[in-house]
Amino acid sequence: MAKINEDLLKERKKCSFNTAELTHLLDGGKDKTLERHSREHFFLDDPELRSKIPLEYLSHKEKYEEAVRKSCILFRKVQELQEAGKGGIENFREILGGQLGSAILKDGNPLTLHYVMFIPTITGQGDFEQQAEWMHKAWTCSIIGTYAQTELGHGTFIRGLETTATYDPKTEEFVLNSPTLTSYKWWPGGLGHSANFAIVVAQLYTQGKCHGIHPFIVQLRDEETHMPMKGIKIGEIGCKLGMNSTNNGYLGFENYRIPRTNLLMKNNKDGTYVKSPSSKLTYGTMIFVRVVLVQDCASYMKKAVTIATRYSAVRHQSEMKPNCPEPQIIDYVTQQYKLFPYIAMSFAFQYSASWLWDIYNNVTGELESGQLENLPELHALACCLKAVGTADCAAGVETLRLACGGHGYMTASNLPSTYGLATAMCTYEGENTVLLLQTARYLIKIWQNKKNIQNLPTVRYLDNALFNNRSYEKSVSWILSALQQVAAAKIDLANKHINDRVRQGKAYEDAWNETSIELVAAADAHCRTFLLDIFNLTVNNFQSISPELKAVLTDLLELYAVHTAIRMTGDLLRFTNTIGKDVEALQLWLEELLAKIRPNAIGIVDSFDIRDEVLGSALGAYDGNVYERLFAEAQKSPLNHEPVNKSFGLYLKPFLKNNL
Ligand SMILES: CCCCCCCCCCCCCCCCCC(=O)SCCNC(=O)CCNC(=O)[C@H](O)C(C)(C)COP(=O)(O)OP(=O)(O)OC[C@H]1O[C@@H](n2cnc3c(N)ncnc32)[C@H](O)[C@@H]1OP(=O)(O)O
Ligand SMILES: Cc1cc2nc3c(=O)[nH]c(=O)nc-3n(C[C@H](O)[C@H](O)[C@H](O)COP(=O)(O)OP(=O)(O)OC[C@H]3O[C@@H](n4cnc5c(N)ncnc54)[C@H](O)[C@@H]3O)c2cc1C
Repeated sequence: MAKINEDLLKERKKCSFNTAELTHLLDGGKDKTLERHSREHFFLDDPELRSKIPLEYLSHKEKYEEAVRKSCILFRKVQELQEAGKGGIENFREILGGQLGSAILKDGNPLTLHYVMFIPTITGQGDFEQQAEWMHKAWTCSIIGTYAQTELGHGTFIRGLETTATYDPKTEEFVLNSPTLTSYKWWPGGLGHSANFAIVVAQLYTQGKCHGIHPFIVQLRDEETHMPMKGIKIGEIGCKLGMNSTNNGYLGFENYRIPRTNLLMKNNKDGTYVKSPSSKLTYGTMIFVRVVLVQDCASYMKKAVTIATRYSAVRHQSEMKPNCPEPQIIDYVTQQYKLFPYIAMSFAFQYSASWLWDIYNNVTGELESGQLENLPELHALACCLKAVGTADCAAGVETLRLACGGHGYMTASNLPSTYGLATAMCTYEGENTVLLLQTARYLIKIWQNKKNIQNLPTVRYLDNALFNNRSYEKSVSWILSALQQVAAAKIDLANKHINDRVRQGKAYEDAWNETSIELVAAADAHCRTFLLDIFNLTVNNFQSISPELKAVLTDLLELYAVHTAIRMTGDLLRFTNTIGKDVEALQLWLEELLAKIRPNAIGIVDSFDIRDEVLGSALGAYDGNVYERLFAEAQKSPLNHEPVNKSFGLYLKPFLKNNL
């Protein structure tokens, strides 16, 4: 084992709690930690899953080929786990998203959509016979699918998709067409050259009537030769900010015929169309992915904050006091302010993600038995948590990259590619503003009719929050009630402004659009009350943890609360009893908390227990040998493999001669 950096050794000695206890708590028990270790060993210690050359130095095509090689091994190993009865959701979540997946395939996995959207759509939207036909092939990976919904012209407004699926009763087939350039499918992961099947979302036409969008199972490529089927035009969309191995593709149809039974819904043989109980059930897979993405936000944030915090303990810079040694940069309070709130935020997202996952499972269980009552609340919560979680995660990763100075800009820090993954989440699976507006739509409805509100756990606080008006106290409960008051006031005001505009003669839709900045802010505030509420409940409910750990978690909870409150200072002053002096008190409390967390910072990120291979960072490794690692990474540059590059003879030498 490499020698551990002296600063990190000292930091680890300072820690006031047992890091293993926190690791087990975060994993959900010691047995879960061991399971995770064994999963990590199974994947990360497989030499086949390592790349010989760093990804950054490969061409676009080579990156893709390397990603396919690794994805196939990864999927084979997933199947081995399934065969061994270890195919639980944790395995899939870790391997396809989050930490393990992004460690093995740093720039994305071209086959992810198969498990994340193709299989869930068949499970959620296919009838019994369809599941019998497709699930075995899909689970055994005899076919590889993707989810082709977005088009060149439409991503958000899916009712406006242009791909058509017209029923031909004579042959009992659907005929798929892409009538315009903008109707081409555009973006689906793995669509370019990887998948041979897809869920295609298209407008369904029977007997000359359009019935709206529906999901179809469509074969894209020959199962033997992988050539595109006749009538299918397919390719990759090109380079992107990040995720350059995911093989996002385009797809067009020219009178492409598929059997009637490939429509994922019950419909009659003669083409008479039977409507499902809610047209929004077709959107089920999107809810599923939004729910799992909140967990990914916590994972990416933990990874980035571990890298930046360890680096900040190792890095020395400047002079705090004359003639004193250069301090560790983690001792600058401005640095602590860049790091510690994101440590706290990782906990907030992990706990809310776990609540959301439970709510999702309950509601999908109810949907199976035809109960739809709780779907709107789930949809509203999933939308805002996905939006706020991914936005905070991307902004956090970028702040943490900046906190590492110049070295944070190196790909060897692994912060740029983590940012590439995090910022993509802000757009895919529903653009964030659009999702906040979905939550706002629900909140306004609730505000206008509070009849059933006590039965709706995530919004029942709105019943009386407007009148909280508590005077300042240095407590999480005060911050929570103040945030709830802010959220209620913002919803109330947005509602009033919509109504005012309608009274002035505007159409409701115009009034809504004119009020939409306020509506987004209201949904954001509502989401932040939920995040704090759940963090608070979770920490308060821990019964059997040591007092030392409870103290650390309480510090983090308080930091999360105060940091959120300070970010919303204007709102507190505007909508609650808060006065200038209270804001000053909050600021002092924040500074006190930063100082309290300081000695435990390394201990907390160590408790995240992220293996070096997962961090993939010269700055964040456990041993803290930052400079040695940066130097070693630089040696991997192909330019350093020869003392003189051929460009010298070709260009530089003649240029220098000409200038003599
Ligand atoms: C095997 C396990 C594996 C696990 C592994 C996990 C690993 C994780 C790894 C992660 C990797 C992820 C890779 C994913 C790649 C990205 C894939 C995509 O982007 S794919 C592409 C993703 N694309 C997108 O996300 C597109 C975003 N766009 C949309 O979702 C919709 O078009 C819309 C929601 C914006 C509007 O829809 P529109 O039809 O115009 O609706 P209106 O506004 O007119 O509202 C009407 C009513 O409907 C209601 N309602 C709406 N939705 C829902 C719902 N879901 N439900 C219920 N209700 C819903 C709404 O509240 C309202 O109710 P009310 O007020 O009337 O009562
Ligand atoms: C990395 C990546 C992977 C993806 N993978 C897939 C995939 O596998 N399958 C798939 O089908 N799709 C995929 N997508 C597409 C993705 O789902 C869409 O890009 C996303 O839903 C946003 O739609 P859009 O691109 O049309 O943005 P637009 O809707 O055009 O958004 C542009 C701007 O318009 C604003 N806007 C749009 N509508 C409204 C409104 N109603 N009110 C207010 N503002 C609005 C938005 O807020 C945004 O600021 C992927 C995208 C990315 C980036």
